This record gives sequence, structure tokens and C-alpha cells, in this order.
Amino acid sequence: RHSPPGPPKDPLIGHLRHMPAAQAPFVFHDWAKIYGDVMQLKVLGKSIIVLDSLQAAVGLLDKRGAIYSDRPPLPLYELLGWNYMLSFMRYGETFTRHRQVYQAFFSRQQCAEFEPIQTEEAHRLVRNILSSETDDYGSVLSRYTTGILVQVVAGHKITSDDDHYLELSKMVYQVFSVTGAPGGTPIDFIPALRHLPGWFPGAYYAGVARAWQPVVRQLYDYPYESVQQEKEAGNASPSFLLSRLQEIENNTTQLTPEEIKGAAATLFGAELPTRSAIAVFLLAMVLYPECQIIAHKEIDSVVGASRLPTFSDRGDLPYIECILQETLRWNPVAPLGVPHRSTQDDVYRGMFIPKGSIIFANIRGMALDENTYKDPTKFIPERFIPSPAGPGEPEFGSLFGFGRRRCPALHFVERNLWIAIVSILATCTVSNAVDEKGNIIVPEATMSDGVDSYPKDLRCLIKPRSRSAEGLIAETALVD
Ligand code: HEM
Repeated sequence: RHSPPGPPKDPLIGHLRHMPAAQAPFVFHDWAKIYGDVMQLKVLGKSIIVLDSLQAAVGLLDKRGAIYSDRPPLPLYELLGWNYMLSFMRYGETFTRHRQVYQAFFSRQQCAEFEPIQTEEAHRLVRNILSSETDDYGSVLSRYTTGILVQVVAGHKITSDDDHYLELSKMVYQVFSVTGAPGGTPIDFIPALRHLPGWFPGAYYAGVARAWQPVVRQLYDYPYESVQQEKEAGNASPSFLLSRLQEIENNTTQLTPEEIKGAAATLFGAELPTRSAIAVFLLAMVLYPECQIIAHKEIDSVVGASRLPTFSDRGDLPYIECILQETLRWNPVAPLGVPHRSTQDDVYRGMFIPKGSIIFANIRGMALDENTYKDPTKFIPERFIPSPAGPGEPEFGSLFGFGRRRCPALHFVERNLWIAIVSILATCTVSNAVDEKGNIIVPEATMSDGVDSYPKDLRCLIKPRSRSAEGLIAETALVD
């Protein structure tokens, strides 16, 4: 029985000085080639385990889920008032209750009911892309994912740029930007700092957290109170919050009001990865124009030019499905997932994993596994075509995490992405932007660091594909 291998470390502080400051998933993946797919790093006495293969992640996080499903404590987030957020919740009774509510809400069957909302928002997305005056498509994409979430969570349709929910969604983004990666600030390592004033060295983040508390509070109160008022006035549309309020009324609720607010805030906070995934798709279309041509042909032959695609076309568009799957694999938007924590000592393949270890699944590393994916850095949708017609490489399910903490919204997310991708492909051509001198810009396929992984350069040109596509899109403005 031995500790999992890892790179050389310093006395006392361990790997603190060696922790990668940038592009950690790539550094971990390179280390894994030397030290293996189960590695241990020690930081200030804490055991950090990095899993670099699907086999190890399934072996521990799925198969031994009973002892690998906790999350590390996040004192900074607690200080901010991010309470009852499922993503960061410790394992236990409260977690189980919350998780059940999400699983029921995002079941396959329930997800089918969101399709009209998703379709309408996808049409709005294309209209907004085509009328965008800048090439900063990030904000247009955010508007799409926020638009869907606000309808699903609070039954509210965003129709103007000064909608308060858009303001709230910007605030969430700001809070996450000023507080850094979850678990990565000094007070996460030395919780005692939380009691010190913000000017004290190292306690800086505690000051930040206190300053942002009112913003977080608003995110908790505003949606809940708005839906409550609409319910009382008899004009609330179906939504996550309305269902929870009705459960309170009928005494069938599993969650307290404060827990419900936290659950809704969790959902709003989940806006970013979906918008990043659509951005990855756009990047792929710029860099791999041949894929776009095949996709256009498939849509033209299956859907035709007289209508826009709908969810009922999905089964007849296998190449679009491959593009979606390859978008998820090529540049994973959650490259290290969300860390798990082990709650018991364990031995895996003869290696001792102490209780309290923080476990990272290197999802980025798994996408680069050359034994599973040929030419893994290239965008090749055909890799998923089943054999004998294609190589039949497996879909990249790892993107949504593992075991009892796996993303509960994945069926919903896949639909959000599919309808956005197919609507863009049916109506637009994505191509290279051109600089002032007339040179074609070829963006590099690199992603930003951190929890919110986004293409570093997304300069591109998006134009209507044809007159008839333009007409179809214009018509949607009248119907939706
Ligand atoms: C492309 C978009 C998305 C990706 C790639 C993604 C991926 C993930 C990953 C990797 C985890 C952690 C899994 C683990 O710990 O092993 C997670 C958790 C979670 N996701 Fe997603 N997610 C996405 C979108 C969403 C959306 C839109 C929602 C909600 C509307 C959502 C809700 C959640 C929640 C609540 C958790 C926490 C689950 C728990 O801790 O038990 N996700 N997601």
C-alpha cells in the first residue's frame, strides 16, 4: 500500500509552489504521462488527487460514490451568502433532498416540455446574432442561455435589454470573477482568515465577499418574490419557482423557502458553461469550414429551405448530432469539473487515498486520451459515426462529471445546445473575420483559464446563408 505517485515536492508546503498557475488541466495531463492516471499532490498538508482517465474517474467517483461524493468546504462562498447551492453543497441529507428536486425537474420527460421555450429562444438567438453590431458574440450567447433559464426557473420572458434579470445575470458573473475559482483563494486554505478585516494581508477576499453579499442576497430574493407576487395576482407562468411555491401551499414541499431561493440561484449561476459551449461550436465552424459545408447539406436535404429545423428533426440529422458531441469533447468547457471530496480512507489499485482528499477529474485530459480519440486536438465530428461506416469512437459523457454529483441538467443542456447549433447552421454561415488590412483572421483554438472556460479569441463573421434563410428568421420575430 503506497501513496499515489506525483511530481517532486517541497518539505512542509508540498506542491504549493508547483501548482500550475495557468492551463492546469494540460499540465496535469502531461504529469499523468509520467506519474500515471491517479496522481497525488500535497498542498499545505492537504491531499489532492487528480484522475486523468475515464477508468479511474468511474472506478472512484461512480463505483465508490458512497465515499467520493462530498465537496470541499468553501468558506469564501459561505461568507458571500451562496447558501444551499447544490453544486457546492456538502454530501448528506440536505444534498439528497435538493438533488431529488433537480432530478425530477430535469428528467428526460420534463425536459421535453421545455422544447418550445428553447426553440423560440434559439430563433431569437439567430436574430440577435445577425443584427449584432459588434463581433462580441459572448453577450448575445449569454442572452440566449439566460433567456431560457429565466423562463424555466421563474416563468419570465426577457424581451428588452433593460430587463432586471439580465442585470442579475451580469452580477452573478461579476461575483464569480471577483472571487476567483471555487476553493482557490487563501481563505479557502486558511479559513481563520474569514474573521479578519479585509485589509489584513491574505484576508482581502473576505472583504470582497462582504462587499458582494448584498448582490448575492438580491439574486436569492428577487426571483422568489417576483414569482410569489405573480402567483398571488394569478398571472404566474409555469416554472421551477412556481412549482416549489405550490408545494409549500399544499404542504408537500421538500425544501424550505431559503433553500428554494438557493436552488433557483444555483440554476441562474449555471448559465455560463452553455454559452461557452456554443462559443466553442462557433470557433469550430470558423476553423473547420468543411464540417460546416457537410452540415449545411444535411439540413438542406432533411429540412429543406422552406422552414426552420425543430426538435422532431433531431433523429434525422446524424451529422449535426456528431457536431454537437464533438463540440462537447474538443474543448471541454468544464475542464476540471467541480472537485469532489472523499469521506473515508480508501485503497485503489494498491494506492492509499486518505479521507478528506480533494478529487479533481481531469476532464480535459480525458478528452485528449489518444487511445480513445484519434487526433484528439482536431475537431472531427465523423469520429462518432458508428462502425462500420465510421470509427465509432465513444461520445464524451465525461463532460458532465461523475457519479452522484453528475450534472443533473445534462438532458436540458444538450437540448439547449442542439437547437442553438442547428438553428445557426440552418440560417447562417460562420466564417473568418477580416482585419483592417483585409487579412483573414485565424483564431487560435485556445480556451481561457478558470471555472469559466471560454475561447480566448472568437473573432468571426456570421452572415445569413441565403435570402430564404433571412426571410424565415424575419418571420419568427412575428410568431415567437
Ligand atoms: C454545457 C453546459 C454544462 C456543463 C458542461 C456542465 C457540467 C457540469 C459538471 C462537470 C458538474 C460537476 C459534476 C461532478 O461533480 O462530477 C456539474 C454540476 C452541476 N450542474 Fe452542470 N453543466 C452545464 C450546464 C448546467 C446547467 C444549464 C444547469 C442548470 C440549469 C446545471 C446544473 C448543475 C448543478 C445543479 C450541478 C451540481 C450537481 C451536484 O453537485 O450534485 N448545469 N455540471
